[in-house]
Amino acid sequence: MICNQQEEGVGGDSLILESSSKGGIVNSESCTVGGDRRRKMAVAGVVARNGLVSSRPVTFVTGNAKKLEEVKVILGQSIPFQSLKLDLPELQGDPEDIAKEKARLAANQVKGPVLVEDTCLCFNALKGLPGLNNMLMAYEDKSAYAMCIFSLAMGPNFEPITFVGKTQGKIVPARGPNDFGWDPIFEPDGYDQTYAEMAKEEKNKISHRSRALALVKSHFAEAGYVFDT
Ligand SMILES: O=c1[nH]c(=O)c2ncn([C@@H]3O[C@H](COP(=O)(O)OP(=O)(O)OP(=O)(O)O)[C@@H](O)[C@H]3O)c2[nH]1
Ligand SMILES: [Mg+2]
Repeated sequence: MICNQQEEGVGGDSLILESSSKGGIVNSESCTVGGDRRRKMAVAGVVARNGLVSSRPVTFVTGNAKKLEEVKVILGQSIPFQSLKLDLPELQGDPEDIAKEKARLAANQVKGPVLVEDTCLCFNALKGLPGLNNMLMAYEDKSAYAMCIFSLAMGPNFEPITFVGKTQGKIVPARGPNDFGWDPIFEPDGYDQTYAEMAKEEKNKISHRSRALALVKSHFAEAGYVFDT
């Protein structure tokens, strides 16, 4: 059940919005599920700074095992999260819009807080368009950036928030193991190794994914969501 000041009685049994300014509970009588929990939490003094108390961890929704591997390592214990493999449709358009739409679709299925991610390798010669390596053959400019956009929706009726991480580099002939997408052809600026040649810890220090996740972590630290899982 999600209850907030504007809407009530929608969503899954996952989020409770409390009024942080008054330190009280909003709509406690009008919600039909979760009332006991809210009352118990109020008695226990659990009031989130921003008003959001979630009875479920954030679900990171992806169908990509390699992404999940990296996200697990980068997030560590910083955010209570679980993962779910869902094949969401491959949407087209502006990367930020894609990430937000993915989050909406995922939140509707999960009925709780979700995190999704959309990644692309964008070529400057193609004005930032994602594309294929051999399309670049014709261009002198091999510079590119890896971009990762995470989108967080705290439930089905919440507007997704996005977090963007970029790593600048260039496209090179493939070097290193090819177990993850375009890692072998992307050499980040300041390195003479491709992502694929780097030790995982090294990639995770400078990658588009770790930069975006640093923003996600800061958001969680500042937002003060309470996870009563
Ligand atoms: O070399 C890479 N290094 C990376 O760090 C990386 N991150 C993503 N990708 C690849 O980019 C494509 C679109 O990604 P994408 O965001 O649509 O993901 P996806 O469809 O595989 O999973 P998801 O949408 O279920 O999360 C997919 O082929 C991914 O394998 C990467 N390749
Ligand atoms: Mg995808």
